[in-house]
Amino acid sequence: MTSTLEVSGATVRKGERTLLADVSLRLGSGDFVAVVGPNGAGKTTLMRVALGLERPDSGRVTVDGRDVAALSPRERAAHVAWLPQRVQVSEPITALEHVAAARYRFRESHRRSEEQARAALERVQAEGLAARRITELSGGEQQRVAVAALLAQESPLVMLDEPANFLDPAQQLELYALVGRLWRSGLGVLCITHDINVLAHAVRHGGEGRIRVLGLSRGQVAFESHYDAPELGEHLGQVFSVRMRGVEVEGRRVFVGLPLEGGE
Ligand SMILES: Nc1ncnc2c1ncn2[C@@H]1O[C@H](COP(=O)(O)OP(=O)(O)OP(=O)(O)O)[C@@H](O)[C@H]1O
Repeated sequence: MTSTLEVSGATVRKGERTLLADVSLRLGSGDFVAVVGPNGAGKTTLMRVALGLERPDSGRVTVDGRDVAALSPRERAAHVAWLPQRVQVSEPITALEHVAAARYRFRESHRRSEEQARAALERVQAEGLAARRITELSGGEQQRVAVAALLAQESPLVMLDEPANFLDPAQQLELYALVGRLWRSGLGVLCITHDINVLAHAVRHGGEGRIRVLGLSRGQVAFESHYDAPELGEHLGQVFSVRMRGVEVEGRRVFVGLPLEGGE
């Protein structure tokens, strides 16, 4: 199954504040869109709008041409899965039960849900956590279980809000490598990140140009570029208000933030 999600001219206001101003975005199966920008730029708001969790004051969001707001939760889950910045778990259910619950859109036996959930936990090397209560897991362990739940949903589009939050460097690398494999298998990926360098783990050498980078600043699109674009460092520097230098490490470009000239 393939899907295409389109956000057209979305504007979100809260009182006097404009959180998003006329932002458009297209995510289809096989696309990889990285959304970057400083804290408070509107990245999560854009994701919530794209998911239909937040209605824009103006603009439209469609999935395969249908208004996202008109989709039932089950229908939406068939198109797009998402990983929020912080996984909200208050019930002391096991990791396996949590992942199995992500398959609610399938009309299948409890046993089948659990089999598929176990397979998803194995894909993120978290099978050892299956019987643990989710409320007792560390932040990083919870995040891996949340990624397993995302996989268990089997949606053609996935949206990730800072997926490497709480993960140590080895786990970050592993997670982005997994995201890269999902992308190459045909999924559409939208990924919010502060750290553009982690994307290197998702891409095989030469594929950088297929990652689109959308820079947000104060709710507006500040730039749209590609991960291999020579001017990407300059764009990043502008949105983060630093000097962003790209340096070659083992054949890969890595960005390093430096103070502005004359700054501390
Ligand atoms: N319901 C709300 N009412 C008022 N302001 C809000 C609301 N939700 C978010 N905001 C504000 O909107 C701005 C954008 O928030 P958003 O969470 O989209 O930013 P972000 O780019 O994801 O930031 P971060 O990198 O810190 O997660 C922030 O200044 C936030 O305080």
